[in-house]
Amino acid sequence: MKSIAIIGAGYVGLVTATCFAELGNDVVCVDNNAAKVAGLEAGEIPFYEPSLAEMVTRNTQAKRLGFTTDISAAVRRAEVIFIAVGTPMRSDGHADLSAVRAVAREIGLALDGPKIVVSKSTVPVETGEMISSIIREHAPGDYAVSVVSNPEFLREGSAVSDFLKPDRVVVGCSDATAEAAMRDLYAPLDAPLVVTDVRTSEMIKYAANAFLATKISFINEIANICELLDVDVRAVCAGIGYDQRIGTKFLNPGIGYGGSCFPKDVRALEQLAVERDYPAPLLHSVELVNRRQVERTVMKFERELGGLNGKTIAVLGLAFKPNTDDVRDAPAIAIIQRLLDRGAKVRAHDPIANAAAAQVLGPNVALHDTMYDAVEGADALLLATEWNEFRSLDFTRCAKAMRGDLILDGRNIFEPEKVRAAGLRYLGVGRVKLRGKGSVVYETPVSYSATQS
Ligand SMILES: NC(=O)c1ccc[n+]([C@@H]2O[C@H](COP(=O)([O-])OP(=O)(O)OC[C@H]3O[C@@H](n4cnc5c(N)ncnc54)[C@H](O)[C@@H]3O)[C@@H](O)[C@H]2O)c1
Ligand SMILES: O=c1ccn([C@@H]2O[C@H](COP(=O)(O)OP(=O)(O)O[C@H]3O[C@H](CO)[C@@H](O)[C@H](O)[C@H]3O)[C@@H](O)[C@H]2O)c(=O)[nH]1
Repeated sequence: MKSIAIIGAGYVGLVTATCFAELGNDVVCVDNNAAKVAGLEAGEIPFYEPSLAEMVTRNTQAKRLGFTTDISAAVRRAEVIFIAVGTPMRSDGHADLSAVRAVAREIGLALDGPKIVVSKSTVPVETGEMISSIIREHAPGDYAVSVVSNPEFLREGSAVSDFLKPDRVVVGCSDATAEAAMRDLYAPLDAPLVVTDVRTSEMIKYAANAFLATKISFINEIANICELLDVDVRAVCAGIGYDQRIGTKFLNPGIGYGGSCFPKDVRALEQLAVERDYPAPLLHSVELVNRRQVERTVMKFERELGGLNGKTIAVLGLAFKPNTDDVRDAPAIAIIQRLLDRGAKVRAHDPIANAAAAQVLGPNVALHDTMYDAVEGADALLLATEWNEFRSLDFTRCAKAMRGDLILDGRNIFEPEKVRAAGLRYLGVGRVKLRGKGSVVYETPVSYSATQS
């Protein structure tokens, strides 16, 4: 049993704190958002994450998990301190490390003995060294502080099970005491442990996300070519995926990747390279293909509907993926904003993310409580997020409710035959095209530069 402080009660911090408490440790989770901490103390989870609420309640009641805004007290009582604050994208593409710096300073000021300080936030190579020097600069005495990198690989929507059953745990550290403490902490998980130096560990996290994003942009590019050649990309995925060197996972074409990680982490890694005079052309293209996927979706509507001005589009799904209420960098939001810019009206529904989307989209989008309310009177429908409940959409009911007849399946979850049987038109991503050869060429005039925000 270890005494742990987790700084940051967001998706990663709260899941990490709760899971370490579940494993029998004594954990305090710190956040500088007093309302969030008050909510957590009252048993309210600040975001939607399956099975997290029950685990928080169980561990709070067992007094293994507590919440506070008092970072100094939390630092003093802990042996191991995790930094799990946000590292969002700056307008120049770099990771914004201001929250990490602020936390390192507060840890330094509060120091009263030796500590292990672990960065769980996704941070650029060299950040461990920066954390270490900020802590030393502000510490009241010459205490031994080991700075460790322990990147997190959980996915939103399956965060608890990802944390408790990881494919691997990566630990970057430079001394035996810190390594032993990290080994102890993760021993109950029975996962392979990759131990490296701090810089390598920081790089592993960016390389992992960049590889996964590359896989998505690759298959999106293949899907776009399939559309021009009248080939079904799903069959192509099956045909290549059985090759174990390629694998079937993470090969779903769609409207692009989103979320709080891939977009910012690909850009941050590219920036790390660019500022060292390596232009990282592959990462640049991964990002470019992803942006184009959004533009291409809008272009499909524009062409199929003969313009967007005055048209009504129903959007099903607003979160960047199913099983989360997170709309950060969600492709659905980017598409909606472009549809509005071109004069369309948007009606939308998400099973969980309506409230979060309302904060980003404002009053210009009508958000509905059910999927069938959202499709009422629409000229076309976009399936943007593959929530399970959308898989059983009643197309006959949609056909009656809609003014138009176009279904754009942005995640390829529908069977075109079923859509067409209801008298509707079907368009997917990389599936057999609607019109004759050569008539649908969705080339888009997107420009992109490394310094563009
Ligand atoms: N979200 C994910 O799925 C995921 C997965 C793996 C890694 N990561 C990485 O983990 C980090 C955290 O991501 P997240 O999605 O949990 O972020 P988040 O925005 O959900 O949460 C960050 C929390 O930190 C708090 N905070 C900010 N500054 C603080 C300070 N000075 N003192 C105390 N609390 C402070 C905020 O109030 C917020 O509650 C990022 O670096 C991210 O890239 C995220
Ligand atoms: O075949 C696929 C798989 C995913 N996506 C999209 O990719 C995005 C990211 O999906 P996913 O990876 O499932 O969600 P995240 O919660 O963002 O998790 C990623 O980002 C986290 C933060 O760094 C990492 O910890 C995880 O390992 C990494 O998978 C979403 O928009 C998905 O719709 C696709 O378009 N096609």
